[in-house]
Amino acid sequence: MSSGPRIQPSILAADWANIQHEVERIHAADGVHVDVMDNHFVPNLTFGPQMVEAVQRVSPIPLDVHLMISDADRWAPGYAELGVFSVTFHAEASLDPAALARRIRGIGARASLALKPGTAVEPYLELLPEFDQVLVMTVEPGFGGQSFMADMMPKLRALRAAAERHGIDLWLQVDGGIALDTIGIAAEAGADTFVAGSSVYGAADVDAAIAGLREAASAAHAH
Ligand SMILES: O=C(CO)[C@@H](O)[C@H](O)COP(=O)(O)O
Repeated sequence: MSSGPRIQPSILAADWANIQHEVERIHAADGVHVDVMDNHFVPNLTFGPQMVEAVQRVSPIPLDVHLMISDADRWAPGYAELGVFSVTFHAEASLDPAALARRIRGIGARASLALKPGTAVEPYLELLPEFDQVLVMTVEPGFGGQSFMADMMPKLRALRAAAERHGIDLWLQVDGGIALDTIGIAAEAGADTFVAGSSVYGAADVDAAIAGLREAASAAHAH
């Protein structure tokens, strides 16, 4: 994946009857974001490891798996074992987030911690060296097509400052309501990795949508 702003379309907004075509047509993206929901941690249900394995088999770009599930300690290592690029679990879903991150890294995937809008960032700042990425949710997890929550930006700033303090290359990912009019706000606050569902798969030209998002994020970084 590139070191500039990274764009990861979310297949939650894709046509699931044609999933191979849907991952192949976003070849200009840096990765594909795969939302796993269990109708327990969030009030929606998507799919599990079998489907992720199938997507992994046909995808020309790396898989960024976002687990919106309870009991991540039990399930997350199995997703890492599929050979995906990155596994994200929510802070509340693990009894020991640092230990789970070490297991995920030990298997060979990047370890990523997700923070819901109501989850404070402060308790996790000292754990950051255990992680490769933090996902700051800019909507309540569970559904695509919601409005971007600009009031999450202080979390990104706190994470960016803490990563610099630790001297680590921590990717800061945002997810929810990312579109041409919001991506710059998140980039200015320190995000470098952007999940976009409806603004990519809902576009008439997905390549142009991905390029536009990348350009808008780069322009904001330059300020
Ligand atoms: O994790 C989620 C929703 O819980 C996201 O990945 C959504 O799929 C983003 O969709 P848009 O807000 O970009 O439409």
